[in-house]
Amino acid sequence: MSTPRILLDNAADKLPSPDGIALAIMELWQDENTTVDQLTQLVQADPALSGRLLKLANSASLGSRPVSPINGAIVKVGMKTVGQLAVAFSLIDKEVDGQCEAFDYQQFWSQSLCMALVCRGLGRLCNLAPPDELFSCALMSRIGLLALATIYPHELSELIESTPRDLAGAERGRFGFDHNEVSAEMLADFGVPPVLAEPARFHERPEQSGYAPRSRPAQLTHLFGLAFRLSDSMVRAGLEQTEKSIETLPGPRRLGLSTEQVSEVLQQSISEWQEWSHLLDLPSPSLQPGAETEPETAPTTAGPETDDEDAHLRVLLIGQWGREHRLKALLDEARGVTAQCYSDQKEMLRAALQIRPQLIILAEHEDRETGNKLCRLIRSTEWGRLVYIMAIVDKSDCDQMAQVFRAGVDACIQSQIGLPELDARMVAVRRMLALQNTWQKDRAELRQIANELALSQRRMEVLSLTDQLTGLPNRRAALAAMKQAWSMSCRSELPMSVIMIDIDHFKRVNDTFGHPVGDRVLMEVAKALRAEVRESEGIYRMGGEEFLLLSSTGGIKQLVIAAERLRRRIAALRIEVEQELLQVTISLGLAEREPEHERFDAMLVAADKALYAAKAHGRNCIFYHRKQQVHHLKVPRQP
Ligand SMILES: Nc1nc2c(ncn2[C@@H]2O[C@H](COP(=O)(O)OP(=O)(O)OP(=O)(O)O)[C@@H](O)[C@H]2O)c(=O)[nH]1
Repeated sequence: MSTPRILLDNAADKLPSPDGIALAIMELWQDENTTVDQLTQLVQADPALSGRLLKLANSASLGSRPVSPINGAIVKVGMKTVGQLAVAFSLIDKEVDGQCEAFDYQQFWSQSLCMALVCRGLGRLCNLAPPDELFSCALMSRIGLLALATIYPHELSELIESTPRDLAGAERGRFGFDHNEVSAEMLADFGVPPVLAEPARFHERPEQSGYAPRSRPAQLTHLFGLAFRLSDSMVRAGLEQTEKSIETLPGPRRLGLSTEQVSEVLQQSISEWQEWSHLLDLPSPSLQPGAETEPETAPTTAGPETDDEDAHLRVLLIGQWGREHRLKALLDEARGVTAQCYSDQKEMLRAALQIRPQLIILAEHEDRETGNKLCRLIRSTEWGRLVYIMAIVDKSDCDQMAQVFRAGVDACIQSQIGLPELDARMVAVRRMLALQNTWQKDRAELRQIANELALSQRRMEVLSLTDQLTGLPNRRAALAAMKQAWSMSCRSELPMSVIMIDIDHFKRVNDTFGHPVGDRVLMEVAKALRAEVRESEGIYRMGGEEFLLLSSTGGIKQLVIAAERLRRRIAALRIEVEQELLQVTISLGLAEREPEHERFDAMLVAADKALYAAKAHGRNCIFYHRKQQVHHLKVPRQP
């Protein structure tokens, strides 16, 4: 079952990239034929990214001559890094002060970065994929968590507070999917090849991936898993503890790496991690043992949105300084206005990102086209789409007026404007902003309704796959899981097997004690079976008093012990009924995928035959089917 499409769309939609710039850059970045000019064009539409990109290009780590043009910076930093930066920055910009209260955005990004750097470092030793690709996939491999924090802020907050240790499990219970599934599907949506997107699904528990042990997907999953464990430990416990824990992690052994090699990668990643954290305005990771990363308060200079006509207006005034003194003085006098003035466009854009102005006034430029260009640039960004823009023009010049309106200006004023008119115009601005605000709230509400609908649809899907009496996944779910496991097993040539389990003489329970007691027995047996299965196995109620265990990674040989464990567990179960202790037994039939089985149904028929043989043999025993024959499994019985 995959994450509902609308949730992926809504999450991607809300990923804070100015006018989808991050995704557009990623698209370009994946195309080999992309030129620096194409990328430059996109980057330049995002002032924050441009500024930060330049900062990186000119930082000490890249050395040599400083660059100033964006295209020079892109050449210096490398097109791939620009793509990575675009995604990382754009996600941070808006999410840093998101609404999911229990979700630590700062720590999330700090850990994602650390994971990306460690993954790239380890990747250089393992040679599993180009290190830069490993970097960006690891950076985004927990993006599903950010998406859930964005689309279900309140629900996720509750889950983080109530079940911090098994968040994914709690999410599955609440939403029907977990953040790891969402991450993998979002990565696939971004166009990341499956071999690099799928590790996101299993990086928290690589042993559950079901991939053939030495296959490339399994190795990649272990690589992401190790990078995750190390980065998680780094943000929570610091370097010293993390280094000590390397020996206890299974990842290095699975990847053929020594403790020393992993430790070296960790050391190398740390200085880069600190540098990047600085660049991204994240709190500098602490290297002290046991020290948790202190979240810094996000710079939220923007005030609440204008709701009423008296609310305070944040105004930016841009022009060739000196000539606008009069206007600035008037704005200072106007009611409820805070105006800041800039003569430098870059400075103004930087300030705009910080304070999110509601009104921008463009002064007269000697060269009118410069003002128009600036207006078009503002309109091309996410925040700039909704800003109210006024231009100071000579109203007798009709051509000029037409040009400024075409560039995206909302209203024109004369340089000789007086206070009464300015005040009155502010009323109009406030009215427009209030309308916009209502519209945005309505949109957010609609989006929320769509998310809720998708969730309830998902819950219905989950219900349709769940047995109501026992809470186990039902026959439909079993068939779907078997189909999936079957194709994976055929591809990987790994064995897969099933156990058919049937309660013995169950009819007698019903006949003697009544149906409600029969139901209780079914529930108790289901509970005991569920408690016995491993994480890599699934247990299903197929109907009536019949259950199925599916192992997608092991054959009969591996299942024999599990089968005997289940048999004993149920035989030892005592269910209190009318002051009596009721005891039941089960019969079990095993089968595995064999070359003559064309489909998984054939394997099920084989398991059924084995079960039938177990019943015929006297029940409370195990039979298996192999090479068209049934065999009694003789396990030394315990009393
Ligand atoms: N209480 C209860 N009984 C059920 C449910 N579903 C099926 N049954 C009963 O399960 C019993 C199955 O009986 P049989 O198929 O004859 O099998 P059995 O008595 O277990 O005998 P063997 O399988 O041969 O050991 C029937 O009496 C069904 O009515 C259920 O959800 N609740």
